Amino acid sequence: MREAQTEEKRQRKAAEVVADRAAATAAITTTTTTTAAAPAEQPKAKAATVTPAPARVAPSSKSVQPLYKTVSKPLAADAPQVVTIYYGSKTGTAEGFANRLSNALSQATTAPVTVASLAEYDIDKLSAEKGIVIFITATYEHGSPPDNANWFHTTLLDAANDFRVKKTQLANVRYAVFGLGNSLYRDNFNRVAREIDVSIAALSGLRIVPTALGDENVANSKTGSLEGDFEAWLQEAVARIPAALQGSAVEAYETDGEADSEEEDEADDGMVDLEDLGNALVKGRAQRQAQDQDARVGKPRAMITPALRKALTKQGYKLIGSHSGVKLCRWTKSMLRGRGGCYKHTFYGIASHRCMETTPSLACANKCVFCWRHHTNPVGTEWRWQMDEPIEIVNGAMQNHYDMVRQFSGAPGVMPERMREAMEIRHCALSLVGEPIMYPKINEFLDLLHDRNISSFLVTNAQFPDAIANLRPCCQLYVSIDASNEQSLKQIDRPLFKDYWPRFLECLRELGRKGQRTVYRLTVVKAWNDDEIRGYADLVQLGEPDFIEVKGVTFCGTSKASSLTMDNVPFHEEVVGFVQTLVDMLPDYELVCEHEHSNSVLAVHKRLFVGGRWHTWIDYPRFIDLVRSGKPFSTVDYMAPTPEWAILGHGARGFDPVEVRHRRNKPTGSGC
Ligand SMILES: Cc1cc2nc3c(=O)[nH]c(=O)nc-3n(C[C@H](O)[C@H](O)[C@H](O)COP(=O)(O)O)c2cc1C
Ligand code: SF4
Repeated sequence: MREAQTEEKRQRKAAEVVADRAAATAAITTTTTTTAAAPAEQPKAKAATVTPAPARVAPSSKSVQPLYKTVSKPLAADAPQVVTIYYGSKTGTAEGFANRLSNALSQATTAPVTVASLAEYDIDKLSAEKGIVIFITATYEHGSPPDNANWFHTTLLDAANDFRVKKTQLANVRYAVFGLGNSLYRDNFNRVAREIDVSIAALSGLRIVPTALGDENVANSKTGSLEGDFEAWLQEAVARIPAALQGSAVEAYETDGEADSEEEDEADDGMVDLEDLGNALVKGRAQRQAQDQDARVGKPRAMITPALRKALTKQGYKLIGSHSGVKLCRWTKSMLRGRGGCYKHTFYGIASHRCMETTPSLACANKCVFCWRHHTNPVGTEWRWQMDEPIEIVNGAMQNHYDMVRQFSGAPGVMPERMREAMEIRHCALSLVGEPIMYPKINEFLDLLHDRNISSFLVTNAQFPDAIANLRPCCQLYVSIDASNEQSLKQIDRPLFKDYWPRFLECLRELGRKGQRTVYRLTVVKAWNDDEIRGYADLVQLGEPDFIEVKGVTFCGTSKASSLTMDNVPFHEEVVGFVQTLVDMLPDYELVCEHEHSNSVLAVHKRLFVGGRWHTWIDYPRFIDLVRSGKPFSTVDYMAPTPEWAILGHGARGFDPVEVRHRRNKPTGSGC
């Protein structure tokens, strides 16, 4: 009880931090214009005005407080006196503004001033900047950047949200931002400029001119026009930039929220919330009030609380409704650029660039130690939240997925042909985070996917045997097998159910009763579960899956919730050795495929060795036909031959030879 109260208090505090921070950032938007919420209030303002002067909404009490503080920070000794103005533009307005600023600055200072498109720019180039950098950018559909700013925007936001990137990465950068937008787009008003601004600040960049958001909605624009807003900001920039170039110190302008960030960071894992900074202005307080009201009248709560929204968004999730999420997988991006697919491409022939990774339930009944979501997901043993309709989730997930793919289209190396294909999703991996079969309408959800010719790969944590029994055919059904005995399962999965072990075993038995493709997914955590091979072999005999997928655990940085270290990550050869020992105990299985790139190995039941060939791949159209037929069918009815390059022992080591491999310094997750 006491624990619950403390948790509730902690969550309330976290929610307040989000709201306050959002309000601080709201200050940016009100510096030169009104807020995104303004259009809703327009009619009232207009009704009170006799002459049709541009209606403007009075700033909130927050926005009239000092918005930026001046802080002095010494310049690096080698800081060159140059200014580069980058523009993100589709129809030329931002480019025109950039040229105007360049002319004005050239008259105000002797420093060289250059204007450049953002097209070739990215976070690495920004990190290397020593002079002053200015960003003038528009925002487009659904808050997306213009094409030429796409790559920069993506790499910057990725870096700001990646806990592996140092928060001081841009400490040498002196910058300023002007946004072009239209407040009629409400939440998405100047979204790109806002995100660029807070992302650079989050990585310790020094803002040398207060950020301004120009508004082409004359009713809200502070000066009455976008041009006027820019002109006002230009004057301020021209007044401040020469001093910033010459002095031994610069005057940086920080929002109140940023100035307080050290304290907040401690309470908040040092992460900066970008999405909320943009959105909560309009939504935060209203959402909490609505939830309080719901609680009072006994309505179930939304699974995604404001604090959870914040945490998930900063991990790159797009949230749908009140309990679902979608994310663009790194392998989807990789395959769009011809740089290789995930291990499911190698093992089962999925086209990674046409794959959507999503979940209809962010909640789960475990708190696994290697959960790479850092334990931000809600937990529960049964559905006790509000419930969204499957059609809303499927449509929302697809829409968000397509938006993310479109946003990625500006990345260097994206292949036009792959891009075209990606705009028709063919696979859905229901394995993002949480437990998809907790969602009471999972069967309808699967039907909707299959109706759209999308195959389904569903992963469950083996705690809901009834849900497995009731599940209609899906293309491939997985259970995660994280340990081979009761004690280790408790330590590794930290299940909520007291009877977690009987539930786990019953799930495996249920899996054995399914007709379609089934998979055990094992994650090898060195020194934790890699010495339990006999136990795993016994579990295999219980469910007799078609496949046993084994991958080495991926280390995703330290987290308060997990004691996993790099020492727990096995080498690929160690994973192969583990699976070899396992199949030596299982006469019906053989080690068949590997994807060395992501440290994954596949053992296969001999029923898939037909006509002298392994058939681990899937005939996807056939699967869809079989589902639609409504008749019973089984694994062998929609299997397809495995290509030579995917077979263990081939020199490709599971890397499709039509792709070009790029080695990364960062850890390579195996994917979902
Ligand atoms: C199709 C379309 C979508 C837009 N979407 C947004 C938006 O979501 N948010 C926003 O603030 N402005 C939006 N705008 C307004 C543009 O940002 C604005 O027109 C800007 O001045 C265009 O600059 P550019 O000419 O440099 O491309 C949109 C404009 C168009 C034409
Ligand atoms: S890792 Fe998962 S989500 Fe990503 S492409 Fe492969 S199957 Fe799809």
